[in-house]
Amino acid sequence: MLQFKLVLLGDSSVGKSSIVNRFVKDSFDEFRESTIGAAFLSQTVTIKDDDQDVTVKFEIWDTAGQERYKSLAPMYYRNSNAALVVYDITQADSLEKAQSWVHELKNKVDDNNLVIYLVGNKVDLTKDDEEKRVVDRDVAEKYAQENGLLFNEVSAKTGEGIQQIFQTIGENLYEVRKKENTTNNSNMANRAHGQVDIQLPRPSTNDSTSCCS
Ligand SMILES: Nc1nc2c(ncn2[C@@H]2O[C@H](COP(=O)(O)OP(=O)(O)OP(=O)(O)O)[C@@H](O)[C@H]2O)c(=O)[nH]1
Repeated sequence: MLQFKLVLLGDSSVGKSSIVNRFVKDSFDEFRESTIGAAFLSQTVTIKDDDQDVTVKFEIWDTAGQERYKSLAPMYYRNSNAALVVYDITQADSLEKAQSWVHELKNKVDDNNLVIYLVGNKVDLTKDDEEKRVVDRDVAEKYAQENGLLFNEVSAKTGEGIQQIFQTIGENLYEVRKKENTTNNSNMANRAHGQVDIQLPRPSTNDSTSCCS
């Protein structure tokens, strides 16, 4: 099993906890309390490599979006393999906030392989009433493309697109690990002038399910 650390960032009430709750517990709560500090959850996805099933475990840090917790965020995004940067397609300010998180991640996280996924949530609200939409999909998608981000619009309420986010991130991170391993092993092989087995790295043994605030 491969293990990756994933962090959620974004303005308060854009639906970060609801996205995690949909992915981990397949449920939705209309009246969610705002997160205090951060919450930790974990969940797996299964990806295919040829005929082989590979289990990818996500250790998920769901951060609090309220301004007063902003200074805690680096603790959670440091050493992350992936970040979900969430905005609400019915709140214009929330895209600007998401863009400032993307900027911060790019400046502060050293890992060039960090996978950043820009997520426009609450797409269900626009299904019957397109007027509720204030963030144009094309604008957000263009921004994502220009900045090398994955992008989709989803709904934590209906579940639309939620599993796909984590599946895609899992596949991306698996490919990165595989490449890193092949490179490491071929370096070793060059040094030893011999043959080496290609193995995926062992997952860390840290299996905590505790929560912090
Ligand atoms: N209609 C709709 N409402 C949503 C959706 N996702 C979340 N909500 C609602 O939006 C509100 C805020 O959701 P949260 O998941 O608590 O938002 P958050 O980003 O975690 O907020 P903080 O913890 O303050 O950072 C709640 O009332 C949710 O029920 C969605 O996809 N559609």
